[in-house]
Amino acid sequence: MGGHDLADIADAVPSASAVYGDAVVTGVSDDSRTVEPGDLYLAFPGRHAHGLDFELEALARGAVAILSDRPAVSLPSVVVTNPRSCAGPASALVHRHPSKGLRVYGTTGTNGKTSTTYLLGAALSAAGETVGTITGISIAGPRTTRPAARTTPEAAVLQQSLAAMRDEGATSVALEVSSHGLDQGRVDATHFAAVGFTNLTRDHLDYHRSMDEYFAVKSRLFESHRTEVAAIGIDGDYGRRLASSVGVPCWTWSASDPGADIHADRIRSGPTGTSFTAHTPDGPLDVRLRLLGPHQVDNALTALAMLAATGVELDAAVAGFEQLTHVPGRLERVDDGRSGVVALVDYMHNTDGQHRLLPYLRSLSTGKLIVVIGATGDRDIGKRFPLGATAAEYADIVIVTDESPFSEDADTIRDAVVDGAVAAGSATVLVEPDRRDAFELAVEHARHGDVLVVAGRGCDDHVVHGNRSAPFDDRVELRAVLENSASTS
Ligand SMILES: CC(=O)N[C@H]1[C@@H](OP(=O)(O)OP(=O)(O)OC[C@H]2O[C@@H](n3ccc(=O)[nH]c3=O)[C@H](O)[C@@H]2O)O[C@H](CO)[C@@H](O)[C@@H]1O[C@H](C)C(=O)N[C@@H](C)C(=O)N[C@H](CCC(=O)O)C(=O)O
Ligand SMILES: Nc1ncnc2c1ncn2[C@@H]1O[C@H](COP(=O)(O)OP(=O)(O)OP(=O)(O)O)[C@@H](O)[C@H]1O
Repeated sequence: MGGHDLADIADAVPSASAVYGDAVVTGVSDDSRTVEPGDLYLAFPGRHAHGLDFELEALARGAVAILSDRPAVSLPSVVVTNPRSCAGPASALVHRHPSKGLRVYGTTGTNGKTSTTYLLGAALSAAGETVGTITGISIAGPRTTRPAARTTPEAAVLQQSLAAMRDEGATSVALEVSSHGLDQGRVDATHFAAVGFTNLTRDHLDYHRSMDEYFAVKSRLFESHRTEVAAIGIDGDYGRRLASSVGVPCWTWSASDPGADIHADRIRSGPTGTSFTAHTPDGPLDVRLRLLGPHQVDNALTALAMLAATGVELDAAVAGFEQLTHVPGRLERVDDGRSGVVALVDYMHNTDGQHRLLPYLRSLSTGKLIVVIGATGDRDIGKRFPLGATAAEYADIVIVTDESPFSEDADTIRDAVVDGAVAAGSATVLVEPDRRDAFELAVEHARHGDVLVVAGRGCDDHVVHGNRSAPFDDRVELRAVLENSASTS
């Protein structure tokens, strides 16, 4: 790849005040630990450190220049007022603006981003596109896939990933856009063909100071300088507000309101999938999903509206939806169907998800509903009590266990969830801090006809206690407990 002069980069970013020295830049990194030879190292002021603290490591790994809010000591530098706001433009320039050669579909919302992104990927493939997907699970190009470190990658990683996908022949990319990503400018300088909004409910109030601020950050994705069209769900107040203020052509969707551009009826949600009729301007479409739960109707409608807005053939899109067997860790069944217990792993980690999914799971049960639940450390403390209470509102048995406490005290987190579950007053509440033992307890209580769901971590494959990270995949562990129980009974 030909390089870019530091001066050209300074011209392309906002608020550059000075350039010291020159260099030819061939890549970008915002983390000294991942710098490669020829990189521009973006040194951000952070909550815990300043990127310039790691200048020598970046130099040792081959950085040729630094962009920061002060000059570097040992490398040519671009000095800017706000380094984070430069990450997107600088990275896009160095990687030759990959989003302009791709149709990028960005989905945001509190819940359903990953599922919608998977649905978009399946639909676009069926419509003949060569597709990449970028989610909190993986960065998956047409030829190469790697695990994701974030829901939305840092700008340097995003632009490099988009460029790699373009070079692998991708024509479309479906991308999950978090509010953290928007707030930190990770998708700046990404040109979207379409953006979609699933819903907005309480979450992440450890990061955003209020729901209004959270909404304002999400709304940034819908600005006319970022996208050509928008698709917005109008079943909630925030969606209606967004749809009425957006400055680009907008397709609305609703799971019930015939006034939306696309709406659904005849929704059926059973043990093997979900079906509905989508009413579009081109006529009705019968949609069959193998994904479980009525909430997937909302996600499919978000995808459908984005696809309709960009002229994708909807019959092909719907055929693509049907090809998708599951989204990893999202109401993923882990039982083999033989024990008569339906066992699933899900990523519900807020009460909106619980209110949507638990009644459905209840409807699948001819016996009890057993919910294994916990809460993550270093995240929105105010969610814990309601998570416990809502689980107990729907379940017969709630087993409270630990997730990843990170730097927090596991007992404190667990106690808050237990307090909520007990306060609901309707379910049997059991406490088992060890996650594997909690799964055993759940399986011991499960009888033919019961539904058992392990909620909260989805397909995360590690748990983190303090500085200790250990492999733990709920799907693998629950499956092992079920198999062990079947072989000993
Ligand atoms: C709260 C938050 O979002 N923090 C982000 C923020 O961290 P920070 O300001 O604390 O950074 P810092 O640790 O002080 O370090 C300052 C700078 O030094 C750099 N550094 C640091 C150490 C080192 O050895 N070398 C090095 O270069 C860092 O890359 C950083 O640029 O800037 C860092 C990169 O610049 C991000 O990696 C970091 O994300 C952290 C890890 C994180 O956990 N973020 C989560 C909350 C997040 O973004 N989540 C959303 C999904 C939410 C959801 O929907 O569930 C996501 O999109 O993933
Ligand atoms: N449309 C929806 N409405 C309410 N809850 C949903 C919806 N879609 C998914 N969920 C719940 O949210 C969980 C996460 O789903 P998904 O990963 O698709 O969303 P997400 O927005 O990407 O979440 P995250 O950012 O936390 O990964 C699911 O396991 C399910 O419990």
